[in-house]
Amino acid sequence: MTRTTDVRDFVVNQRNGVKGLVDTLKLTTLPSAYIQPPQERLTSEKILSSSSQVPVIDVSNWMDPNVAKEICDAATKLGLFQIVNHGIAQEELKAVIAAARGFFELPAEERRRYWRGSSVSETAWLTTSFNPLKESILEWRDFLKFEYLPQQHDFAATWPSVCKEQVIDHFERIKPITKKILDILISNLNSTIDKSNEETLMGTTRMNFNYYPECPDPSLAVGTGRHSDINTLTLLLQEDGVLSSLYARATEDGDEWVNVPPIPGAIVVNIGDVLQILSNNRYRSVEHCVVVNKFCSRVSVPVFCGPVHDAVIEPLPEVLQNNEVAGYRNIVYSDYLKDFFGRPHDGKTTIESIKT
Ligand SMILES: O=C(O)CCC(=O)C(=O)O
Ligand SMILES: [Fe+2]
Repeated sequence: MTRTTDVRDFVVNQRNGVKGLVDTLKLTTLPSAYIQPPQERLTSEKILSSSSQVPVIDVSNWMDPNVAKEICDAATKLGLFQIVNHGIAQEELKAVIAAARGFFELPAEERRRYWRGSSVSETAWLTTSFNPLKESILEWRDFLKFEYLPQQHDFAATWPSVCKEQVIDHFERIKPITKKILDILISNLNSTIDKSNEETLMGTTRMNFNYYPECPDPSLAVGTGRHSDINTLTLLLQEDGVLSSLYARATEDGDEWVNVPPIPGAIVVNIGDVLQILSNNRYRSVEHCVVVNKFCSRVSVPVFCGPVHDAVIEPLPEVLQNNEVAGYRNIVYSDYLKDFFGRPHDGKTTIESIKT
């Protein structure tokens, strides 16, 4: 099975995922279906040597004005920061990561029951890469996505039992932290979270279990390609350890990247496109990507907080008060999603497409 079409067929159509590929074949070279063009590879000369540029913010006292200032500064400059002392115990975070590993360690036929399009669950589905039907080159990743619908009775009834409890617990623990960060960011725009914008800021919550298997040639592959998140705010768990996997674009125009190092007990927070639009560019939706490793697999668990599908996304009236020109045209969020999911990961193409 070396031909590109055979690999694709096995991974995508036969619903084995890249984990299934790695488990089935003893790969010594990277299949051509995964060889990225040079401009998509994160080579060492693009990586800034110091990771000190990713702020680590102690949020033990949310009422401290310095905490608010640090969060708003980080959202303005890099668009990404880490929080520590957020109140979720390290063992609880570890249990979420272990649950994600637990799912991917299930037998292939068990995992396959959740494959997108024929999943046994309406609110959880598994797929590979990002959007395999639209991609000429695949990403070295499988992911299981969960949709959190607490108002719907039994929304989690069909979730895999190996991780169900941990996923529900994590959704519930992350929610108040997301709300606190959003409160700070929105109040800094002289606005407040209220009935008029709540469904835009935090109307939906989803979670991914991302799984990146060990890869025979990481220099030619990507785990997750360059993209900005298209939601409001993402709170992500990385696995503790030595892997330097997640990178953020240091400045908007340059091709320099900073590593986001795993810190035990920390949560990575990044700004998504919706906050960049609502703030009329005061906050930066940061482009990021993930590299893979030859010897170790990796899991990550982002929680995406974002708008309901029919929300209209546009700069907040408070930020346009002094005759400021809106940098974006209005768009219904479902149209925004359609654009993003209609193409491979491609940096910030979607937000750029609605600039005025
Ligand atoms: O795996 C990671 O660290 C990041 C994944 C990511 O960017 C995403 O799922 O949107
Ligand atoms: Fe992301």
